[in-house]
Amino acid sequence: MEQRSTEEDDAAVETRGLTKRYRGGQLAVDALDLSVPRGSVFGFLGPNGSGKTTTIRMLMGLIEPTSGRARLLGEPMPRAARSVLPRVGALIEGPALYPFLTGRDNLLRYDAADPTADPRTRTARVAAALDRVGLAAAAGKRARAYSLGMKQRLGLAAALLQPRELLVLDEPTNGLDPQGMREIRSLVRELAEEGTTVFLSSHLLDEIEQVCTHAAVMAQGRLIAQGTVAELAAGSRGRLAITTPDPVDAVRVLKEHGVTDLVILDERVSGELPVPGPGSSPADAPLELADLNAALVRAGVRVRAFGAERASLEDAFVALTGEGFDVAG
Ligand SMILES: Nc1ncnc2c1ncn2[C@@H]1O[C@H](COP(=O)(O)OP(=O)(O)OP(=O)(O)O)[C@@H](O)[C@H]1O
Repeated sequence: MEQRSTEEDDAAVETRGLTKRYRGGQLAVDALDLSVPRGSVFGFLGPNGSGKTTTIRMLMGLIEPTSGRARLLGEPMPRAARSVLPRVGALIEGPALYPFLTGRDNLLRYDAADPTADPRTRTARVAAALDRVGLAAAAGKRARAYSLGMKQRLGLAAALLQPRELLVLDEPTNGLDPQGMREIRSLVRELAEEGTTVFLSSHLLDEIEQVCTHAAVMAQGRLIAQGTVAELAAGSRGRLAITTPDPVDAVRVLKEHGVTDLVILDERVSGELPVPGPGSSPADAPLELADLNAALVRAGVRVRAFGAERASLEDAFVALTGEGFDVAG
């Protein structure tokens, strides 16, 4: 369809069947179809070892895919690397720094290595980048004295020396304290407001929920789901919890109405709500709960408390992968 191909051209990152099998035989990325809309803050989510870094390295042309293809800003990678990469800022697996140089001198060197960077405005550009990532005060320190978080910031400053259409950040808040994490998140939001597409990998679900508009979930090299963060969370079932002196009857009635994974703990019964069927509107959800409550009452189950927890991205992830988030892939 014509509209589909326009969407693909518009994507900031698009992969089809992207696959990487390492020499040892490890299938790190398995037929990945990723579509990152321009202007989005796209969270690339998955436990350690799920293939995120391998994917990013293929996107940036650092390693060759075994099969499949990848496009960055509409251009094929790695073929168009020379023309595309100047429009892309990246922070991958910790920045390469000269430890004996100061933060500022590191950035001056980065900038000098860029043939398109005007030397006359170099000092101002470096000062602005340092300021942007909150490193202005520490700019005169040698990089070897930087904490992991400060090194991350310096890497980010290097990625921000030039205006970028796309930023690719591999675990950008790794090693940062909570305050540093907040600062990087607000920087990401700011960049997105200016129109930069941000693709960031993370194993932190709440981080993705806080900054991302879209997300993809990886597990064991495979893409399990992608969409807007709201869609992903809505696709998961919330959990229902009721308090009743008749837990056994309650379980029977709830089971009949499609509630699964029922657990009785004294007078508390909890279970997974059924996923709303295709075509049902979000407005159906409260109705369904009211129906469930009515069914319990009709069956003579005395209900003291009745409530459903809002589904979060974490629920979605657990439902999708059947495992907790910090389990290795
Ligand atoms: N150079 C390599 N050679 C062989 N296997 C590799 C190589 N790099 C990664 N792998 C394997 O490929 C799989 C995916 O690793 P990858 O680093 O892409 O995952 P990840 O999701 O980025 O995890 P992490 O967050 O731990 O970096 C893992 O099983 C890993 O052991």
